[in-house]
Amino acid sequence: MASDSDSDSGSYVSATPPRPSQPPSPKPPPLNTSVRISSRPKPKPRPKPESTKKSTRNVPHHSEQTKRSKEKLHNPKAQNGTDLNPIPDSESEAQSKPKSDPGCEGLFLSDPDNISIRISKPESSNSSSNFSSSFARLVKLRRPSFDPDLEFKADTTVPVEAEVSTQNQVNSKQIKRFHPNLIQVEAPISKPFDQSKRPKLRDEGNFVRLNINGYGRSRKPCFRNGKSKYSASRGFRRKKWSGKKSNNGDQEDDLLGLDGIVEQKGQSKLAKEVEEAVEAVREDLSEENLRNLLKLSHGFDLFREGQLEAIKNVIMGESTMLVLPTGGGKSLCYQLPALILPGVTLVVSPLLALMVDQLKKLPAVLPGALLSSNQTNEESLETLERLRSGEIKVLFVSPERFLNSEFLSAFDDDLATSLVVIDEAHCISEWSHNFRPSYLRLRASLLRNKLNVKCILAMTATATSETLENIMKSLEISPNNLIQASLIRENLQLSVSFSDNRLKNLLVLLKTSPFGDMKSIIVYCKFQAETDMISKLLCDNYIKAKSYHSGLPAKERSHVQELFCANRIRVVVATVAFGMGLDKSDVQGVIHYSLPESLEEYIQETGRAGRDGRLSHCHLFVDTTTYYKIRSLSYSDGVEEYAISKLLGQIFSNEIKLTGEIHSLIKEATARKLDIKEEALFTVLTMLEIGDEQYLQLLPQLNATCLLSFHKTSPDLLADKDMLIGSILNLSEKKGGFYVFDIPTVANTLCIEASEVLDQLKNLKLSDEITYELKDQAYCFKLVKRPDDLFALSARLTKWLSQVEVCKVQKLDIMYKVANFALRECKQDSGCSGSLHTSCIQKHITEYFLNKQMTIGDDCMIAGKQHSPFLHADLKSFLKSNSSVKLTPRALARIMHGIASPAFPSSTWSRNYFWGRYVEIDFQVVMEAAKIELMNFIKKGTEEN
Ligand SMILES: Nc1ncnc2c1ncn2[C@@H]1O[C@H](COP(=O)(O)OP(=O)(O)OP(=O)(O)O)[C@@H](O)[C@H]1O
Repeated sequence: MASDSDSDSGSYVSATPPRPSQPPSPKPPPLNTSVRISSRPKPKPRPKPESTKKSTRNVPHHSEQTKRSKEKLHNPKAQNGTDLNPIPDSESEAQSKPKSDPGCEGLFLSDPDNISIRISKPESSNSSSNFSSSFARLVKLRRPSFDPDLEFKADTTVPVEAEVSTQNQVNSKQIKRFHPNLIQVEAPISKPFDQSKRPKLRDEGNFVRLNINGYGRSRKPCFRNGKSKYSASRGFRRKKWSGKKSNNGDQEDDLLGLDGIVEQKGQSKLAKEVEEAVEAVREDLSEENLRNLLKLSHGFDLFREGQLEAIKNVIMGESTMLVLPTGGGKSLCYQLPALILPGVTLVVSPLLALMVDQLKKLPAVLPGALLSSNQTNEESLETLERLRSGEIKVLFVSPERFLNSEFLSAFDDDLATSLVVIDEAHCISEWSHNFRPSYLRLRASLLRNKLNVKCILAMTATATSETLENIMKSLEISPNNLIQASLIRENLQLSVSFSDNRLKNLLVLLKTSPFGDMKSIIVYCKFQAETDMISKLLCDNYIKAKSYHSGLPAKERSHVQELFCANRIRVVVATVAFGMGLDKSDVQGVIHYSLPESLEEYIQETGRAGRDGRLSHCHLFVDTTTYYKIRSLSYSDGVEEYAISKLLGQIFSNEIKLTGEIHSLIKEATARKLDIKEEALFTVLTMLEIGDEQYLQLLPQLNATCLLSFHKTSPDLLADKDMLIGSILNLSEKKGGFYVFDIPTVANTLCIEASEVLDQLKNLKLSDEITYELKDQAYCFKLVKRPDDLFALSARLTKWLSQVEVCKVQKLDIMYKVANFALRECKQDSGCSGSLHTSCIQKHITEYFLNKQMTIGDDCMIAGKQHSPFLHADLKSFLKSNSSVKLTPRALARIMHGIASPAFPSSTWSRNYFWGRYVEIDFQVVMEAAKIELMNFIKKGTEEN
């Protein structure tokens, strides 16, 4: 279902391998740490915008039940991009009837004012001399008799970065590239502002300041040997204010130009003052000195809750776990130490967009850069060189970068790393809501061994005590160094309503108070197609809206974000992909059109409202259909033991030697063959590297297959001069005019790294000898050890993966339970009234995150149904008509639930009559029934034969 739901951040596998020492229980023992929780000051009331419509009605809840719209507004097929097929008639009928639950009565949204709603048909969203340098050295080293330098010459290389080599590598000579660290001056700003009234280096709050960190500045090193040397020429690279409109006629760009006038004199004076303030802090780590530095570097007067403590801890070299709410000011907690500490600060971030945002937000006195997989090797090497020279103080990297040997070797010599920051640290824990396998490798041992770093700062906005315990154990953070502020901001008003017609109810909500008066709202949906359809509907109803999801081109996404930040659109209808790194302080409302997958997600997304501390509103629509659909999708990452065994058999096959050779697993083909999602494959590989015992060493991913053709010199003549070509000719197959070969195999034959083969190919291409195309993205590894008992290992991995799956389902169930409690059980006696349930929701969130016994009974739960009279008959019928298809119980249950998988894509299988018919029956129940029917089917088949 990856195509339905958004994959930017939300859908990183939930499946992961086992940490034997960690009980998988979703309710672990309470964390024995000193947790500091404090509450925040009460919110300031938000002044009413003049332009907005006044309404005296207290929406969105009315005692009368919504009349069912005659039109079918809610089309599940259109909504999620795939079928959400009807369940068998009897069940479907039962579902579609409005519940006669007294607790829900009165919570339906109605349209008493008869607000006209325009609904158009939803559109489905288909939406040379040195070319041989390293290679020659290697070859000479390994084959002293052969000197490629003398044999032939080629042009200067721009080697392909091995971390992620893309298909159809482009000739860097032909295409003008911008260095990814070069941040273009293009963000619009909403309204004119008085530049002189604002401290020069202050963060803009709403608008990302354009800080060309390290670029456009003097190339003089600014930090060397722990001493900061601010150069007068180091300033912002900005447009000069000309008073004229920019080319695109956008006034805001010109305002940006105004912002860009930085007087060199002022900069130099400020740099000197900052330098003095830094020295003062180094001498005496007092609050006064830190506050003075804060004012000079960031323009802020006071530290926020948790910041001072975290900053002091880090400067003193104490690894720290910091939990601050979204918008709580976590970035400052590494920015200030980075100014003070002598060495480099490395920030690990899960998304490129987030890295770019964070880089932009560094204060001008703090030079930074980022490394990303879409940089060329030359660009990455240049950045690493600047890092070594002391020109860069803060470097942003992805967790995948830790697989790259060139990156790690940059830290081999005397490059001092003072601090490693793990942003979104919950991604480390498999029990978190957003686990990422590449984060699993980030352990204290790796960071200490490879980077020689002593201090680690882990930061997150949402983590349960179990997740925190997990992170702190991995990063070896003392329980005394947990700094945690309150999770939910006091200025958020939380409301819930049941809805069986969310489209209509959403329109009513957006047109009536308090949402009707707001100029900036985010509507969160589960599926990409939903966002496009809803934003169109809103526009049809005169509400300025745009959709945002990871399926949109990056340029369009950043345009939507810019428009929203500039208050030029009122509503962004988005998937989970929207919000990370968004620093818009005046978002007044967040509406959950779909149930969030966990309380963590709920907190993170509601936390995007009211970052300015003003009263803000968050509304949650609850509907059972969406709950069942999301619950069903939670099972999409699961893996069968049979598939894990086959995978291990392939990895540890006898053909694979323990001699340090490079091996590859082609992602797509392996995923399809074993019916395992690519992320789950990577999770298993990661666990084989960092689990109880190290069985393999992961290498950077690459495109393993090369299709090569010769142009100038004949293949045989070139092979005489070039041993690489000689090997390629020996190891390739001729197909359609191409020499097709496997890069790791060629690298193994020549005893070199795969990245060196790619570099060499690139050089030959530059000298017009060859052209080539790369394909088949693959995970690469070297075998370290063979497991003694493959069966036991696959059983352990499978068990652990299923525990992670269960944990994910439980998180959704808890979210649903909390919402349902508000709708059905809340006595409305502690501040809750009508649809407003701030008090009871906050109480349950606190219980959940502190791992206290939750004060909600199971009555509030409508878990998947446990029985259907037609299930077995339908399974039999499906098996009969698909007797030639190889099926496992899980694959069969997925089809019945309408969950796509690599071997059973929805493009083929959604046309099947049974696809998604049992989405409301608990997945485990369907899987058990599938097991029985498969056994019966096989038995019957053998009897007949
Ligand atoms: N002490 C402070 N005083 C005033 N503003 C501050 C302070 N610290 C941070 N801010 C501002 O608060 C905003 C949010 O900060 P930041 O982006 O670091 O939050 P965050 O905790 O990383 O949020 P998220 O979890 O959403 O990424 C920024 O505009 C920042 O400039």
